[in-house]
Amino acid sequence: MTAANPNPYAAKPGDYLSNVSNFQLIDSTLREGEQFANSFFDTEKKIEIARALDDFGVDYIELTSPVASEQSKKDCEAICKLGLKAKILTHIRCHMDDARVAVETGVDGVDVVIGTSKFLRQYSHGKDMNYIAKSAVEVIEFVKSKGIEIRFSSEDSFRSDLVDLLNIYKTVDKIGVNRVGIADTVGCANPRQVYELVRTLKSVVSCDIECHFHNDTGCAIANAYTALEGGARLIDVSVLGIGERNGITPLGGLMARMIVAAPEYVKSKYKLHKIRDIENLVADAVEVNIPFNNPITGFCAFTHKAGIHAKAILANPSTYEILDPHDFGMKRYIHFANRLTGWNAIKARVDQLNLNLTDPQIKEVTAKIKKLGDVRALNIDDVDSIIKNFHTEVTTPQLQSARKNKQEDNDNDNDKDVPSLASVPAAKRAKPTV
Ligand SMILES: CC(=O)SCCNC(=O)CCNC(=O)[C@H](O)C(C)(C)COP(=O)(O)OP(=O)(O)OC[C@H]1O[C@@H](n2cnc3c(N)ncnc32)[C@H](O)[C@@H]1OP(=O)(O)O
Ligand SMILES: O=C(O)CCC(=O)C(=O)O
Ligand SMILES: [Mg+2]
Repeated sequence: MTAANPNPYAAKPGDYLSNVSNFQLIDSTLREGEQFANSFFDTEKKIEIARALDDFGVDYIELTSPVASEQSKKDCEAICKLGLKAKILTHIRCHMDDARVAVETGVDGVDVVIGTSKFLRQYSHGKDMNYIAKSAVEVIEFVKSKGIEIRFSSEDSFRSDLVDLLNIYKTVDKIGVNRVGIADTVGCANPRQVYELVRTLKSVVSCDIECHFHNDTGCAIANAYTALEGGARLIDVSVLGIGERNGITPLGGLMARMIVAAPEYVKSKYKLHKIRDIENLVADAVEVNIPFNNPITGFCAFTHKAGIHAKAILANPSTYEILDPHDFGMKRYIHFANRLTGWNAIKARVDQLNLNLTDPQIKEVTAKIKKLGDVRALNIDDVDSIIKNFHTEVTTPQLQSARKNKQEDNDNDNDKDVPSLASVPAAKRAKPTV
């Protein structure tokens, strides 16, 4: 956004949005993301992803538990040796067996988790809250004694009893964890519930609050944002949101949300133009396509189609864009080859083709384009052919009288003005490149 056109949604010092201008990212592509159905990362790929995330500027990189498998442990050790700027974490169960292995890998910190909802207490680990508190204290004190960071998180926080939750968080805060985590493990929470839980938790702990949101009900980005508004400091993300089931808060999508609220902070801290490369890297590794409606990198994320939109975008992009594609190394695209186009969009194309037509002539050629667009899907070649043919017609003296006669004919029979389907290449549904 320009100074002349400030973003009204940006945080200003002292307002309630200022909470969102100081957040940190824990990228869990190499932990939660490894739990995505298609994921298999060999050591080399993990290192490539870790380096890319580090270069982007994430604050933490969370890795799969070293007790998951022999190779998981070796990979964790290898990534710890890379000397990245991002702090390296591993993620373990709340158990001394896991903790003993984790602290030997060379990580900067350990993320400990245990389920606190009745579902997880009954069907996962089978432990009561007293046992959970006792083992949490033991594991936390052990990890702290090794001089590395420790985070304690309750799994399925939003289906846990609030009193149980606050008690366990108070206990671990008192013994000095670096962070406590809230996890919406099943993706059931909505932004209002998130705000309330974060506010409540903030009133009972002094350490930082981290949040982890699954996207089962489509709220993962909104919940992450609202958690920050409520006073959380760290958000778990993964590239493209990959994780268990349909995943968690995506890195790119959260960046889209956060650049609106905290533009200076986000632009100065993260290399936003790297998002496309990182998403392509991970998409290739897990063999998925970038979704068409992905924030920022979806193929039509900055494509404007309807004539009303195109006209205003050409006059001032902020009219229909809250994100500036250039902030992400992307370009906007005006999709003019369709029947919803208008003369302003076609005028822009005529200018690009370096042709000279008057406004009435552009309106006339726009009508021809729309007519063919009523018959079938168009591509850019279709439109360019119509424009060029029309331009030749109106600028070649010998053709001008023929055109005059044709116009008189057309007054009698409008259909004749539809350009011949044979005269233009077969339409393809063009994927505009950005
Ligand atoms: C919500 C999340 O995403 S949490 C993170 C999930 N991450 C992982 O699961 C990492 C990959 N997991 C694995 O490789 C394996 O599950 C292992 C190595 C951790 C455990 O494997 P196994 O011993 O064969 O057990 P299995 O996976 O069948 O069951 C999980 C075990 O962990 C226990 N457990 C589950 N959660 C916790 C916890 N937070 N704290 C302590 N113990 C736990 C369960 O009680 C169960 O133990 P049991 O076999 O004695 O009943
Ligand atoms: O450790 C955490 O906070 C989150 C664990 C997890 O992946 C989840 O609960 O969905
Ligand atoms: Mg998860």
